[in-house]
Order: sequence, then C-alpha cells, then structure tokens
Amino acid sequence: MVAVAVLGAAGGIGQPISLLLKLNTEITKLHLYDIVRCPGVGADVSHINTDSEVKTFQGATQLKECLEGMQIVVIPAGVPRKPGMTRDDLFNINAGIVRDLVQAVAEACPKAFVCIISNPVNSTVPIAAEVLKKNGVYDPRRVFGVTTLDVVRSSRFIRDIRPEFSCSRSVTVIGGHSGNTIIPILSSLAAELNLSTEEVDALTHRIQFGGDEVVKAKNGEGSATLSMAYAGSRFVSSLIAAVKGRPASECSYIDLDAHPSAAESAAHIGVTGLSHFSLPVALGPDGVDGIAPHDKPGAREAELIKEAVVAIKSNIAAGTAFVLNK
Ligand SMILES: NC(=O)C1=CN([C@@H]2O[C@H](COP(=O)(O)OP(=O)(O)OC[C@H]3O[C@@H](n4cnc5c(N)ncnc54)[C@H](O)[C@@H]3O)[C@@H](O)[C@H]2O)C=CC1
Ligand SMILES: O=C([O-])CC(=O)C(=O)O
Repeated sequence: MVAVAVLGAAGGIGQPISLLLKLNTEITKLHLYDIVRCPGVGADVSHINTDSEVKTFQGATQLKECLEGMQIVVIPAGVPRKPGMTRDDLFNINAGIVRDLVQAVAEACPKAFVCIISNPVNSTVPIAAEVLKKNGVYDPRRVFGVTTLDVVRSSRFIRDIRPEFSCSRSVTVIGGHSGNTIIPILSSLAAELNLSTEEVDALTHRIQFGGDEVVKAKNGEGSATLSMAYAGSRFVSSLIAAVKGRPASECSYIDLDAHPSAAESAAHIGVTGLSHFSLPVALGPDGVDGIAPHDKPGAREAELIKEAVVAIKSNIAAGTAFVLNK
C-alpha cells in the first residue's frame, strides 16, 4: 500500500501533480485536500482508470481525516510569486499555511514523509521541522524541501546548448531553492562537454533564475506549475522506489542532522553552522539514508557556496523564529 496526500491539490501545481500521481501505479490511495475547488478536481482525477482510490477533502475541518494513514504528504499549498517579487516575499502568507498544515501532519500522520514545495522552501522546511519538533515527532530523515525542479531545469538547459547531453541525465544541484542559493555543480560537466567559462556562467545564472523566466512569461498569472508538477511527481516516485527497497536518490533540501554523512559532506564543502542545505540524497525506506555519489564543486562553485550559506542562514533563522516566537 502506498498512500499519498496532496495539500493544496486544487492549485496550479496541485492539479497537475494530482494527475501525475494518479498515473503512478504504485500509489494505492490518493487523498486530495484544499480549501477551495477540491471536490471538482477530485471527481475529475478519480475517473482515470488506474487502481488508486481518490478521496477529496475540503476545508480545515476535513484536514485530519485527509491525513490519517498517509505515508507521503506533498505540500504545494500557498501563494505563488508575481513579477517583481522574490520567493522570500511569499514568507508572510506561506509560513503560516505551512505551519498549520504540518501541525495537522504531526497530529494525524507523524511518521509520514513530508515533501514541501511551498515557497520560500529555504524557510518553509525549517518551519516544518520546528513544528514537528514542538510536537515531539520530528524525524529529520522524513522532511524534504523539493528542489527537483532545479535539477530538471539543469538537465534541460544544458541540453539546450549541447544537444548531445541526454535530458534524462541528472545534474547535481545543491544549496537552497532561490536565486543565488541554487548551486548547480557544472565543473566536471564543463570539462566533459567542453563548456566555456562564459557558457558555465550563463548556464548557472539561467538555472538560478529559471523560476523568474516562468514568472515573467506568465505575467502576473503565477509561477511554474506544470514543470513543478513533473518535478514533484518525480520526487515522489523516487521516494516510493526507496520505500520499496529500490535504489533511489534525489537532490533535496534536508536537515543536515538527517544522517551523519550529510553534515560531513556539507562541512567538506565549507557548509557549517546551517541546519539545512540541499544535497544529493540517497533515499532509503526511512527517508534520508546518506549522501549519493555526486560531482564535486570546483573553485567557482566554492565561491557560490559561500554566498549561498549567508542567504540560507538568514532564511532558516526567519523560519525558525516564526515558529518559536509565536
Ligand atoms: N519548490 C519549487 O520548486 C516550487 C515551488 N512553488 C511554490 O508552490 C506554491 C504553490 O504554487 P501554485 O500551485 O502555482 O499556487 P496556486 O495559487 O495556483 O495554488 C495554491 C493552492 O493552495 C491552496 N491553499 C492556500 N492555502 C491553503 C491552505 N491553508 N490549505 C490548503 N491549501 C491551501 C489554494 O487554495 C490553491 O489551490 C507557491 O508557494 C509557489 O511559490 C512553485 C514552483 C516551484
Ligand atoms: O519561481 C518561483 O517563484 C517558483 C519556483 O520556485 C520555481 O519556479 O523554481
């Protein structure tokens, strides 16, 4: 049995991710929750002829019932950016949404894997961690910031300039999920693909600010939804593979206490004094199971890491203070 809940299921990401999860034949129960429009989305998705049973829940009074028995909880609830905004500008609204949803997770399915999509991920994941800690149910191996879209973009953007590069090849992306905290590790690929310094710089910038391309193109109608749904569904598939004992790894923004090798690996690249950072994570039946083999940062990336650490530190502090000071 694999039971998955989507919180924010009627939204721009929520709808297509619900569709993709309905197509995943390993999922047996799919629970969809939102504060609006959920019955319609659920009725629609439930007609797809795969075996999973779809149930919909709407409004805070149905949240706990939605979450009971869930093994994986995917959270794309919250507001998206408009042009001119940073992800951090979403903090004031989304911090409270994530806090309240994770509180319900703590009460109804404390052992579930929690996959957080809502921005700013650099802060919302520490918020989730603090809420679970407050409830005495925190397992750092089980809480993930979904940064898969940065990896997906990296593969595709490299393919744009080197058609011989296979889109299905994963690229290591570490750090966080906003602007200059996103660090694609391109040094060894640069040698392999004969990328010039200018090309590496341009690729790095495009990957870091890929979200802005979509925000600009959507012109006030939100941010990435379809590519995010794809990325989120890929992340969930990897998690399910790991739970079922198959090898799986994904880059993800995790608690560095999730595994001794996480903190070691981070320290090795100069990341100290942070509770969270995105690393290539080896996934196992209990979630984070170590650090997956990955390309090592070169000198240019080491500089980017230094900048990212400063920004992520303040994002984490904001998230932590939000829960602890209330
Ligand atoms: N991690 C990543 O790589 C990415 C993250 N995002 C983030 O995902 C979030 C969602 O984006 P979209 O789906 O485009 O937004 P959207 O506005 O289309 O959908 C959000 C959904 O959340 C629901 N919602 C709001 N408050 C809720 C609550 N308390 N409980 C349950 N549901 C609630 C809304 O009713 C809506 O259906 C945003 O914060 C966005 O920045 C977007 C793209 C990539
Ligand atoms: O750009 C945004 O606000 C949405 C997002 O996180 C992304 O597309 O990477």
